[in-house]
Amino acid sequence: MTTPQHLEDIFTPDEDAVLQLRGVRVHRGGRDIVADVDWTVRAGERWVVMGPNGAGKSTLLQIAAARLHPTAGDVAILDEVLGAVDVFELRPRIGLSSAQLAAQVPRAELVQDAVVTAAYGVTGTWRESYETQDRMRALGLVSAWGLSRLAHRPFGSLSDGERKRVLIARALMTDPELLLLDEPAAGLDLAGREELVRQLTELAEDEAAPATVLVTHHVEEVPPGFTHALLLREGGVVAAGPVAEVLTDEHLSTAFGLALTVTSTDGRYSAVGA
Ligand SMILES: Nc1ncnc2c1ncn2[C@@H]1O[C@H](COP(=O)(O)OP(=O)(O)OP(=O)(O)O)[C@@H](O)[C@H]1O
Repeated sequence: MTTPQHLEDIFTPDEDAVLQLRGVRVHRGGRDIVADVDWTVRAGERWVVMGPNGAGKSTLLQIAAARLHPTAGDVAILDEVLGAVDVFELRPRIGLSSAQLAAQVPRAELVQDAVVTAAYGVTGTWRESYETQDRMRALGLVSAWGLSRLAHRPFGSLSDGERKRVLIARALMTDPELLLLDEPAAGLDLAGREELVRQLTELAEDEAAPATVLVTHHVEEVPPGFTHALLLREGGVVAAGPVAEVLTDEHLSTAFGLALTVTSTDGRYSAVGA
C-alpha cells in the first residue's frame, strides 16, 4: 500500500527527541542566516551552542523557543511540529532566558513578581491573580538561585548578574520540559560568571532538570556536566555531538576563523590563540 503524499510529508521526530530540526533555513536580508541545519536534542541532554558573533545562535534559539518559524525545513519541539501546533500552548512548556526577554520585564517589577509572571506567560503583573501554589514555587526558585534577599527589590535595580539569575529562575517557573538559556553569563564579572557556572553545573547534574540548551561565546562558560555541543559558523553547523569531540582545536578554530588551542581541566575548558 502506498502512503498518500500529504502523509509522507508530515515530519515525524525521533521518539526520544525533545527538539529536532531537519534542513532548517532562515532567510533574512537577502541571505541565509541559518543554512540547512540538522540538530537533535534528546531527553536528558545538556547542550552548549557556540559560534562567533552573527553565526545564527540566537536565531536558532528563537526557533527552538517556538518564537520564530524557519523559511524552510522541519522543526519538532516536545513532540509537536512547528506549523501544526498552537505555539501559545507550546511556549509555556519551554523555559527561555534571553536579553530580549530581560528588556520586556518592567524596571519596577519586583523580583518575586518577575519570576511568578512566567506562570501566565507575561512579563509584568497586571490583573492576574496568582495562586498560592504559584507564589510558593516562585519563592522556592528565588531562594534556589540565591535571590531571597532581593525578592522585594525592583528588577531594574539589580546588577547584571542578579538579573541573569532572576531570568533563569523565571525560565524554570513553569517546570519546563525544555530550558533555553541565551548567553546567561554575558556581561558578568569573573566571580559572577563562576557562580553562574557552578549553579548551571548543579542544574546539569540534576536528573529532574529539563533538557537544556545554553548559548555562549566562550568555552570558559561551559559548565561541567554539559553533555553536547553545537558549533556554528555563518549559519551552518561546523560540528555537533558530545562536548569532548566537538570542543577541539580543529573545530573551534574553524568556527571562529582563528587558530585556537583548547585545554580542558576537570571538565572546565579554556581557549587561547595558537
Ligand atoms: N531581520 C534580519 N534581517 C537581516 N539580517 C538579520 C535579521 N535578523 C538577524 N540577522 C542577521 O543574522 C545573523 C545571525 O544573527 P544572530 O543574532 O542569530 O547571531 P548570533 O550568533 O546570536 O550573534 P551574537 O553572538 O552576536 O549574538 C546576524 O548577522 C544578524 O545581523
